[in-house]
Amino acid sequence: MSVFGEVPEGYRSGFACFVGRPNAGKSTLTNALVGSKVVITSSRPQTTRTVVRGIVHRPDAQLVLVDTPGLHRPRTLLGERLNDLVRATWSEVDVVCCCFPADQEIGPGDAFLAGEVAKVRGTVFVALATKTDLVDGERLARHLMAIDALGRELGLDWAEIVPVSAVSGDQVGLLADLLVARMPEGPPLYPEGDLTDAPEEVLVADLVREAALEGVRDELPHSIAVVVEEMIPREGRPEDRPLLDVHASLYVERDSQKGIVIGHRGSRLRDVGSAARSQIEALLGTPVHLQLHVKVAKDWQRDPRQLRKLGF
Ligand SMILES: Nc1nc2c(ncn2[C@@H]2O[C@H](COP(=O)(O)OP(=O)(O)OP(=O)(O)O)[C@@H](O)[C@H]2O)c(=O)[nH]1
Repeated sequence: MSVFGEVPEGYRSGFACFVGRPNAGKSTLTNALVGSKVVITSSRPQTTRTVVRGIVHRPDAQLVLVDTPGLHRPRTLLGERLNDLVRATWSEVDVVCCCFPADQEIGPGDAFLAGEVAKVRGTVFVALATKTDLVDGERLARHLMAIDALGRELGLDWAEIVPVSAVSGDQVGLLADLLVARMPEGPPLYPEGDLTDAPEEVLVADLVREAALEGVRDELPHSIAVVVEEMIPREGRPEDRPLLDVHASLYVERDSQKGIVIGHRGSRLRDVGSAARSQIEALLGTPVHLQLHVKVAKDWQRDPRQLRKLGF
């Protein structure tokens, strides 16, 4: 008996993570496996800055998915810290899944990442051909062969090579089965019902950041950070009509960026607020009053003190 009650015979539990260049489809696949929106996706690369776990609960297994930021050649302190975080994660999980989007040729970026992965010992490596809905069978076949060849070249012994589409759902179930089969036997690691162990503040901050990036991708590539200052239930509300007050700060790096985020007479910030609010309400299942403040934190990506304050 564990704290979770009787564990069925042969129950498996463990960790897997997705590795791949930005936009490879890692977050979307995590969502597809978990079946709920817990990881933030965006058509903008490198939005996943925090390690967020999605948890797949099954009668026979529990699969904890760790979604790491993309590894890249570090130019800032933030970049270096992220890379350390990524490497540490790889060595701690049971399976590392390398994602190679099927609609793109395997390039130097993929080879760099796979080369870094190949240095990790004692972990099972699975290759995924993601976004298969975007290509025909012939192109997919060539892609699978290229993945196989890359593995040979780097001495990476792929335990499986799995084509999958998070958008059409094709092979998502099979992927879950294959990953579960690679997990060690053991009791559940998290209580049932948990979809992620990221604190609610982190998820809420991610939703606000996603909304704030929408439409200003070209002007503000990676310059917005969000901190949730407080989340408190409004006092004096009837029990059947609760309201959660959420105060969040949006940090930009320069005054000029502040104007972009706020927009003409605050029109843009209002749109960001209402988009984020409905997402937060869906996530938390309660009506929300969202207050956003835009602040300037000069060069926060390069300043250790600011980075700590912003949660990095
Ligand atoms: N057609 C199609 N598009 C996909 C699929 N999976 C992801 N995408 C799209 O590809 C883009 C990137 O997906 P993400 O899941 O955010 O990619 P990621 O690898 O997590 O990206 P980073 O967080 O930047 O590292 C998004 O616009 C997704 O909608 C898929 O299976 N099929």
